[in-house]
Amino acid sequence: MSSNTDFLLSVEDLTVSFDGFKAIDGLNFYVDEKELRVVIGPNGAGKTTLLDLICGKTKPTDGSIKFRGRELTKLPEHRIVWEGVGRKFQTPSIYDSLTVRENLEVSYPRGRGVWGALAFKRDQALNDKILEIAGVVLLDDALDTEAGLLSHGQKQWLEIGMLLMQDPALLMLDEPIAGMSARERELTAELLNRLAGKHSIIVIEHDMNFVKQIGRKVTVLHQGAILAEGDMETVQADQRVIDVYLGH
Ligand SMILES: Nc1ncnc2c1ncn2[C@@H]1O[C@H](COP(=O)(O)OP(=O)(O)OP(=O)(O)O)[C@@H](O)[C@H]1O
Repeated sequence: MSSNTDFLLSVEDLTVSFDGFKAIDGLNFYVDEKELRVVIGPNGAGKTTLLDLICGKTKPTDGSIKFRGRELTKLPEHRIVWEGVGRKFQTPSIYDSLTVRENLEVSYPRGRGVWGALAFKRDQALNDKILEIAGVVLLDDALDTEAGLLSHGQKQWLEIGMLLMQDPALLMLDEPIAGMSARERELTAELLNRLAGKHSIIVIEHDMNFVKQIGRKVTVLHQGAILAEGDMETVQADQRVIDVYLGH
């Protein structure tokens, strides 16, 4: 199959074997610019492995991952971040003893563009960016709060904010609402809906109520390959999806 360069992300014929077991098996997966995609599927389907492959944490046995037409599989993890791929893991990696403002500040890429040499303008740009992102992730009232004192949900939002400071073209979130209160889940759905259209987002999630609130297009993974793909209604009505996942 030839690559389609119109997609932000083109995953083609991707395979990874762990001791002969194919966790991802000849997968083709495409994400558009500014799309919000939800990936669902049973335990062990390969969802987390797919994100590990895209961000370079795991290297494939075969196949290609193109991001803006550029092959990622040969690049080290930090270069993939530079290319514009941000990944949030399930456990937040924030600095508890720093304030929200400081956490956002340390996440800002250094020496980017023309502001690198102009300290004053750079500080101004940084400050504007911190205020903007704090607003997006619902932490504008908590800028001077130590991150360790935030609620579980706020910590997750802060980590999303830290990724946004790098302005990624693609943001990948693995079960972002795990452990959140009902209200925090609702607010997270709103947050992701606001971010879609500005960034491409891939979300792995098991909570189907949440998926319904954010899922425009849903990919169902099963045994390392795509079982079904489409809008929520189509996927929910697919008997194969009911058999392996939704019916359980
Ligand atoms: N580094 C590894 N070494 C060996 N096996 C692995 C490794 N990473 C993942 N696997 C296996 O690959 C399969 C897919 O795992 P993965 O975590 O991607 O599934 P998942 O769809 O994210 O599941 P869950 O919903 O439970 O998180 C599992 O059988 C897992 O045990």
